[in-house]
Amino acid sequence: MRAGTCAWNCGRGGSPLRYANAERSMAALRTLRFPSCLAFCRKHVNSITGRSFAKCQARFLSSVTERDGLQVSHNSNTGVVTLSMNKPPVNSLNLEFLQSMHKTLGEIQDDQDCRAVILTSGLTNIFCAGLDITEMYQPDDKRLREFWTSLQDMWIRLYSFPKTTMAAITGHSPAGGALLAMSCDYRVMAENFTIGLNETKLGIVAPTWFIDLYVGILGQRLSELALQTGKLFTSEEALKVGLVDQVVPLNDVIPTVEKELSEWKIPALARGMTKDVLRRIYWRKLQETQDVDTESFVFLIKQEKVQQTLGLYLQSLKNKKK
Ligand SMILES: CCCCCCCC/C=C\CC(=O)SCCNC(=O)CCNC(=O)[C@H](O)C(C)(C)COP(=O)(O)OP(=O)(O)OC[C@H]1O[C@@H](n2cnc3c(N)ncnc32)[C@H](O)[C@@H]1OP(=O)(O)O
Repeated sequence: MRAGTCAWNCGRGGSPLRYANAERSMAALRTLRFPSCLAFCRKHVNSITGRSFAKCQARFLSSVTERDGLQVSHNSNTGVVTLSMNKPPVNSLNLEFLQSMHKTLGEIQDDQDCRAVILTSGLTNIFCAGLDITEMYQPDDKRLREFWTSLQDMWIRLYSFPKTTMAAITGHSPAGGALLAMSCDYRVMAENFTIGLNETKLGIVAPTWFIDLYVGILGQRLSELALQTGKLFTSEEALKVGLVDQVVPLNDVIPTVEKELSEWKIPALARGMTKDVLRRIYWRKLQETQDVDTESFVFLIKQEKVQQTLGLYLQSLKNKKK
């Protein structure tokens, strides 16, 4: 479909498209671009399909797909895609999940009808528990490298994402989970959860590209304290230090993000280029040193002391239930 043309074939906003039949017009509802044409098209659709407008609208204004632990809901009316992580029990980032996020973000990036993404979780009380610790404990060398490269690739894509990204943080968000949230343009968090880079508690080190984001948000002094002690901020503390932009009751998180998005009526090119100017230094730095970064990661993870601490940490998570 050509941009600049009413998806309903009403002829407004550009030269009309010629649809072979009514079914194609119906399918075009999915990619509605000009809501101002609604009144006109209401008549048009009724006349060509004989189906009720309300029925068509309900059916086509939203589409939902679910694949590999990710649910993608596209609201064609607002141009907002909600990307919901749905990998029980805690949305931990393993190799396959990272690859799936990378691929899905790529598809959303290419979707001409999407102007913004809400990153959220479909699980209760958890946004994302960070990297899957089992990927790092007693690892297979080849998979470990692939795992880390997938994290790098996914992060570069998310952090440099040209469209607006907002995190709806509906649960705990430690380490890699905090990275996801920090990589979005705006963060709304539910009350009474925790977020932060707690890597030292696991006997590992947050990589420089995680730290760069933290320092950019918290400043040098607070980052030094928080990183060395592996501090997890409560939602309320996170708001105070600027790690999140709003804290609201759980049920208000998504509506608050949607409202915020509706208020970001900024020319897309200007906003996107500004984001790029601010961010490219960071993601390019990683892009140019990906191999070295991977080798440092593998070296650290394979240290005997690190393996011991990761093993104990995993055990402590399992013992919680006893
Ligand atoms: C020079 C470069 C060097 C680079 C070095 C490495 C840099 C690494 C960068 C990032 C690191 C990380 O992201 S590490 C992960 C950090 N995450 C955490 O510390 C969170 C740990 N989890 C929790 O605190 C809690 O699980 C929770 C608050 C997230 C949820 O609590 P809840 O009570 O709801 O659930 P359970 O604790 O019972 O967990 C259920 C189930 O899930 C397993 N689990 C939890 N988190 C993880 C995880 N991150 N990876 C793998 N598995 C996880 C937990 O063990 C339970 O399993 P079982 O049901 O089998 O017992």
